[in-house]
Amino acid sequence: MKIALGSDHGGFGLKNLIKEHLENKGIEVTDFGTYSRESCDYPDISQKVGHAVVDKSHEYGILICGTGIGIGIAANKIKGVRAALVHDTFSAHATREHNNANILTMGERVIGPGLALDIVDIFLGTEFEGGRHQQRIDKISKLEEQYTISEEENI
Ligand SMILES: O=C(CO)[C@H](O)[C@H](O)COP(=O)(O)O
Repeated sequence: MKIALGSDHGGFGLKNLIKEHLENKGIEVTDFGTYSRESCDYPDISQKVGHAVVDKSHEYGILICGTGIGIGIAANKIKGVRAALVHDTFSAHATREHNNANILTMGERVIGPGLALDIVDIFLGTEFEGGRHQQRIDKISKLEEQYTISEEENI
């Protein structure tokens, strides 16, 4: 399993903690930044991690900002991304089982490190259930098609 990891300055500490946690478990991680507490713009990181997930070079992404909200909103603009903001263990498995979420987002200013690492483990360890949930994912994909204009139209 290969994980794409990223944060803005507000999520820098938790991102580093998650990186260490996953590497200690032998999980391969690509760190897409940011690399310091210097202020930066979270959509730039969402773009890098989102791309790494939809191009299938990485199985899942994890994005951290101050709240987990902005970095997830930006990631969800990328076709094929299903980013889920999770701050509890029930949602961590439910979003994999039901939504087939491919990016986990959390807020370093919201959640403690112990719970955050438990959420990471649950999210990465839970399979999508398929069945009735697949038809809902298909409808999400259809919405993406409907509301994404082609490059030719985008002039
Ligand atoms: O949580 C966030 C986005 O949802 C950002 O981390 C937060 O907005 C950054 O704020 P500041 O520039 O004041 O550190």
